[in-house]
Amino acid sequence: MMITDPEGHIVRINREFLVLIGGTEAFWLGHSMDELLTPASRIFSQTHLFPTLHHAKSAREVFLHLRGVGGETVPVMVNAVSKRLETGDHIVWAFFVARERSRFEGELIKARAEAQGLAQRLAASNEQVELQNRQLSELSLSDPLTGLKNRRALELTVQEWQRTASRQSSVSLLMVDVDYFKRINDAHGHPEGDRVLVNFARQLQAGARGSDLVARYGGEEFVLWLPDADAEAAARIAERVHKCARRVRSLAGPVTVSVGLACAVHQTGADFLARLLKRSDEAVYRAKALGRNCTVVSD
Ligand SMILES: Nc1nc2c(ncn2[C@@H]2O[C@H](COP(=O)(O)OP(=O)(O)OP(=O)(O)O)[C@@H](O)[C@H]2O)c(=O)[nH]1
Repeated sequence: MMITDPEGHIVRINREFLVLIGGTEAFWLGHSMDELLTPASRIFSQTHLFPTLHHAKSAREVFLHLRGVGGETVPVMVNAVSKRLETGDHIVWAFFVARERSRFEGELIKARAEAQGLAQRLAASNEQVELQNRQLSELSLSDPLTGLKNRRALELTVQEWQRTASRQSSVSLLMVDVDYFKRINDAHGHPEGDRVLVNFARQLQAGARGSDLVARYGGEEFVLWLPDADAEAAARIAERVHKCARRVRSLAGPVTVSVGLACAVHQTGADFLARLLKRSDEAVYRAKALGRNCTVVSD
């Protein structure tokens, strides 16, 4: 406990308070209370605590830092009340040591910093997981050798088209099969066969429109899914496909392909793609029978 005059000059200090701040009562008498405070608490006391006391006559649970004669800092909670005593107006101060509160605040700040760090690490690892998921789903829709889309991607694309395209929309599907591909493997080895497939795939992909889907359907079979292409447009694209094959260099000589072309108008139903594939496959079969290196249009 401490008693000061209204300006904060010390007139009484009890023994318990001296234990906190050190020195003797005689030493402190007449000193300003400001001398007991750290610089930050002093500013707070002058700008907030004393104006409150003068105005409201009391202040409760104000948090301050005392600085004792040894220079050590002691966190305290302060209650103060302005009182008229026999010797005039005074302020009676009661101090409670608040080390626990200080420690809790310290722990709270540390825990908050740790939680923020954890949240940042979590966000980063979530981004990583999302990226890996995107890469995985991309991989699951791609052919590993050529990087083209695979059969699963074709199915998904067609389903999406069936859901979103208008009833009047038309579509064409080209089934493209490399001629005598087995001979390339047999004569020059599997790696040469792979090289031909990769080069041909690159040519196909380079010539495709954004809305087209180029997929590797099987070993040496490719599918071009061509939304909004009628029979005439699809036949022109088939010609380009033959040109792509001719541009592929192979140790086995010129590369040619047989193409089956099937056109359809929009239909719903799960077997839509299967029926288109069957028709284009039969057309490829006929192209092979006609001597290969040509396009046959399905009826
Ligand atoms: N190098 C390589 N060969 C493959 C791959 N996938 C399938 N094949 C081979 O492709 C060949 C396909 O041969 P066939 O079905 O007899 O057809 P083809 O020799 O092209 O004859 P036609 O289609 O009748 O003109 C087989 O020898 C398969 O082993 C692959 O990823 N890489």
